[in-house]
Amino acid sequence: MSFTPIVDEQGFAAFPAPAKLNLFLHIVGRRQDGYHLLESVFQLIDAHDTIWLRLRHDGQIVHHNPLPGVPAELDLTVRAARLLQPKESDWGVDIRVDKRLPMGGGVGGGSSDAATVLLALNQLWQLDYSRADLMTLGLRLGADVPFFIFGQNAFVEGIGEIMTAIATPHRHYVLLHPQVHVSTPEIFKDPLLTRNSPSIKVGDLEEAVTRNDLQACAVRKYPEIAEQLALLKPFGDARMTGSGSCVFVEMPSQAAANAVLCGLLESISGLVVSTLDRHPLYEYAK
Ligand SMILES: C[C@](O)(CO)[C@H](O)COP(=O)(O)OP(=O)(O)OC[C@H]1O[C@@H](n2ccc(N)nc2=O)[C@H](O)[C@@H]1O
Ligand SMILES: Nc1ncnc2c1ncn2[C@@H]1O[C@H](COP(=O)(O)OP(=O)(O)OP(=O)(O)O)[C@@H](O)[C@H]1O
Repeated sequence: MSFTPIVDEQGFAAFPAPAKLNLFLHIVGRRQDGYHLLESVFQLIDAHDTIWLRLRHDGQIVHHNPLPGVPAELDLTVRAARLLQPKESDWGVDIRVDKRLPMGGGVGGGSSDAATVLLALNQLWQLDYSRADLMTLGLRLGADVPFFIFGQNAFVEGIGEIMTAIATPHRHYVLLHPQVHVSTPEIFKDPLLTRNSPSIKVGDLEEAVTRNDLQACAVRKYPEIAEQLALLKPFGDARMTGSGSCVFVEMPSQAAANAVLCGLLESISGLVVSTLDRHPLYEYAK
């Protein structure tokens, strides 16, 4: 069934932008242009930003609450709207973002915000772009945008653009956010990064031994990540998502995850998350 947004008293409609976890991330090679060939399972989770949109009919795209340190014109929500806006069109939009997802946390917040704007405006502006069209547009904004438009949990290959939908079990995680901003290019450039993990076929995922190949480099540069991984280690196979900084561990139930989170130090920033089967706006593209 298609998602129906709540509308506030000012006429803004609310659209969720969910986060992702990289359940593992292997680097299996490097292209001539320096980009890395990766293999990863991308898992949608129920932590999300909320993007509030209100239609305008004067062609303007207005961001009402820019993020600290991100000028409105550089915000991925505004860039996504500009990319989609037809030339010479009267369609415009007011944008407000309730930011909950940690920025630079490896949970894909900025990419998901952009994907939600593309999916929602495709409907509100009655553009009728196909999912494939929106994924191609989205790639211009960031490597993870096509995944959120794809809208299903996926085995991802190539430099991040080849996706195969996979069924993943319903799971619960404790997710911690070490308060450091990891530079993605810096981690990929690290001479100590291993780039020769053996390639996995999608059919072999269940038996595969997996890890995040970016984790060793991130931990060397940011001891805070190692400290928070150590906090989760007693509960299972704790690992980092994306290029960090967030770390997570699977728990047998939501109650068990809540108990672990409550038992951690007060100064730790974290949350309990559960998996999603599909992006809430999946039906907004065909
Ligand atoms: C590693 C992941 O977090 C997995 O979800 C993402 O693919 C990274 O996505 P992102 O933060 O949106 O990063 P992008 O802005 O696309 O890429 C940042 C930089 O990371 C490096 N990069 C990224 C993706 C890739 N397959 N190989 C790379 O070498 C490149 O130096 C690139 O300039
Ligand atoms: N709407 C937005 N939300 C978050 N970040 C944004 C947004 N627009 C632009 N940015 C910029 O993008 C940078 C990366 O943000 P993001 O939260 O997507 O990182 P991430 O979770 O590490 O992503 P990934 O998992 O793709 O590596 C931010 O530091 C910020 O400068």
